[in-house]
Amino acid sequence: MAIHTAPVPAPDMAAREAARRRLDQLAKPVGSLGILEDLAVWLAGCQRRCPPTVPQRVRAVVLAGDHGVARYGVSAYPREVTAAMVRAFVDGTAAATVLARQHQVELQIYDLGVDDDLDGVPEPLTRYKVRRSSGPLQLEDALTPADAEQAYQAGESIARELLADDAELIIIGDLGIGNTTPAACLIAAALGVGAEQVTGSGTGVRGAELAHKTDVIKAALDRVGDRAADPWQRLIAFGSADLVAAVAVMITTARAGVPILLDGLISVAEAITAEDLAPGTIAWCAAGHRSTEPGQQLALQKLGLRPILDASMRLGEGSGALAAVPLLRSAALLINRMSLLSDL
Ligand SMILES: O=C(O)c1ccc[n+]([C@@H]2O[C@H](COP(=O)([O-])O)[C@@H](O)[C@H]2O)c1
Ligand SMILES: Cc1cc2nc[nH]c2cc1C
Repeated sequence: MAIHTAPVPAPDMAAREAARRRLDQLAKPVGSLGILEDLAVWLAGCQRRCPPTVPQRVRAVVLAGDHGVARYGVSAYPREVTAAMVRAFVDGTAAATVLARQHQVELQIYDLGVDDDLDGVPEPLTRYKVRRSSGPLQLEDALTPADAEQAYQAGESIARELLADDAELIIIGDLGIGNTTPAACLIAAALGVGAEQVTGSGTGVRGAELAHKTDVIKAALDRVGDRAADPWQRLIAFGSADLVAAVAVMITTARAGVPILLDGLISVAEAITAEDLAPGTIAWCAAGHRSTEPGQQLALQKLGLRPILDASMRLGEGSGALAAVPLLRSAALLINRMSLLSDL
């Protein structure tokens, strides 16, 4: 297996410290810009310069796929919505495409595993397709090892395209009915917690349906057992082509020294898995928002990531990260343009 999982080099400590010192000298009370100060420090470390430049070339990539478990009553919506939403992305009417246009972010969607041939959509979109849907994770491994490898390589290729285009900040969005179930499993396995702590309502399952979803996640965790201690086995057992590809995009991007803005449950599940595969990846990530999903909140807490927005969003698509882009750019602008208190 040719996965490059050596540790990822850390961002530049000296640039981080210089940014912290500069922020403390600006014309404001120390610490008064809150999380914007943390973001300026993070960007300085990632860019290896103080002050950091304002990220102009922000690129979002949305990875779409279907999930075998979606046939087992874990979502409030039918799986056909995934393919329909891919078409909305092509039309530019999905929430993420609207936000990306507003914030000058270039967005590309790829089908890694949608359960539809997507006839008529532009070719580049299906270029990296691995298969139609993953297997039902509570009954069998969601992917074959060969499919997982192919998906990982697809993610590396997608990252290389973004990096060749001089991306300064990357957002990885997700799309796929049922995907909050594998994401919850990945987080539970990474943190060693039970199904009850990571199961959320996803697209809106409540009451008995939510209890059923918890049981499905528990069954999946029980089926895989100790094998879930290994992050690559976790991806084969619970993942999907789109989730594996996203992990590869994160690791490849971090290794290239380009920062990543995380989104909701799925994005954070991918990041925590990426960190286990290639330690150090998380240092290149900031949290765009706090999703309403309990698994996402728990994982952010464990990773020590403080989300930029807390807006009760639970859409996915990269939407929470896209909504946070103006604040991240503001953080970089402030550390560049504010006067020093001593100069007043
Ligand atoms: O990002 C999140 O935190 C998030 C929370 C709930 C739902 N979603 C989105 O909704 C879909 C999965 O929800 P579900 O209920 O079908 O598992 C998928 O397309 C995700 O992008 C995303
Ligand atoms: C309509 C719809 C749009 C979505 N976008 C991401 N997940 C979604 C789930 C649904 C149901």
